[in-house]
Amino acid sequence: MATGRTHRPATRSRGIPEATVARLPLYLRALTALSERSVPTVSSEELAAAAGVNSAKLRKDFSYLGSYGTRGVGYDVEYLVYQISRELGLTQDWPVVIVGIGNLGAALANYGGFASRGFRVAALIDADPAMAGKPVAGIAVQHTDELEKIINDNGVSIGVIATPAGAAQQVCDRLVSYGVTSILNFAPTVLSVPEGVDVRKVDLSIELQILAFHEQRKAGEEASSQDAAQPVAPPVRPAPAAGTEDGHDDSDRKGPDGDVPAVMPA
Ligand SMILES: NC(=O)c1ccc[n+]([C@@H]2O[C@H](COP(=O)([O-])OP(=O)(O)OC[C@H]3O[C@@H](n4cnc5c(N)ncnc54)[C@H](O)[C@@H]3O)[C@@H](O)[C@H]2O)c1
Repeated sequence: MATGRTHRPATRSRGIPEATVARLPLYLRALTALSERSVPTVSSEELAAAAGVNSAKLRKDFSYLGSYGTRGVGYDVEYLVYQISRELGLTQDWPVVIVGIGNLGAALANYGGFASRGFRVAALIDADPAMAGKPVAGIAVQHTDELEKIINDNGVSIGVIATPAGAAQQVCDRLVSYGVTSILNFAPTVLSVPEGVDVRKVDLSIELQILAFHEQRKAGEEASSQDAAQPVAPPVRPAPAAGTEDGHDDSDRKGPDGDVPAVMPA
C-alpha cells in the first residue's frame, strides 16, 4: 500500500508549483488508464513512462501532494487518482458555458471527455438569433442575451470561448462581468482580463507551427549528415540564367521530393 495518505490542509495546494500543476493531468490520464485495467499499484518509473515525464520529476511532484509511494510496491493507483483529482478540484462538478457554437463550439459540445472529467456543459451560447433553440449535443443553444442569467443560475465559473477572434474580447468581458473567473480561449487572440481571472489558450495552429519548425530542423540535420557522410563533387551549377537577381536560376533549389521549398535548409 502506498504511504503518504495523510490528509494535508487544503491551503497547502497553493504551494504547488505551476509546472507541477500542469503535469498533474498527465499523471491522472495515465493513472485512469491503469485504473480501468484494474492495475492496483504502479512504480514511479512505470507511471513516469506512461505519463511521458521523468521519474525524478514525478517523485518530486508527488511529494507536493504528500504522496511518497512504498519502496518495492510503488503507488496505490486508486488512491493517487483520488488524490490528484482532489488536488485539481475534480471531485466537484464544474458547470461550464461554451460561447460560439459554430464548427468548433459544436465539436466541443459533442466531446464526451468534459462530462467524464467532471465538467458539465451548463449552456451553449451563440449571438446568432437563428441558432437559438437549435439542439447541439442534445442541448438547446441559447442566445447571448441569456448569458448573465445562465451564469448566475448555474454558478458558472468557467467559460469556453469559441467565437471568431474579433468577438472574443467582448465575450470575455461579458463573461468576467457576470462572474466567470476562468476562461478557456480557442479564439486566436490575446485576451486582457482583470487580476484574479485565469485564461488558458488552446491553439492547434501554434502547435502545428512548432512541429513544422522541428520538422524543418530535422530535415536540415538529415541533409547535413548525408552531406558529411558522402563526400561529393562540388554541385554543378547551371549556367547563370538571365533575369534572376544574382544571375542564378532557382530551378536547382528543389526539396527532397522535387518541390521548391519556401526556405531551403541551410
Ligand atoms: N484553438 C484552436 O485550435 C482552433 C481550432 C479551430 C478554430 N479555432 C477558432 O475558434 C473560433 C471558432 O471557429 P469556428 O470554425 O467554429 O467558427 P464558426 O464561424 O463556425 O463559429 C463561430 C460562432 O461564433 C458565433 N459568434 C460570433 N460572435 C459571437 C458573439 N459575440 N457571441 C457569441 N457567439 C458569437 C457565430 O454566430 C458562430 O456560430 C475561431 O476563432 C477560430 O479561429 C481555434
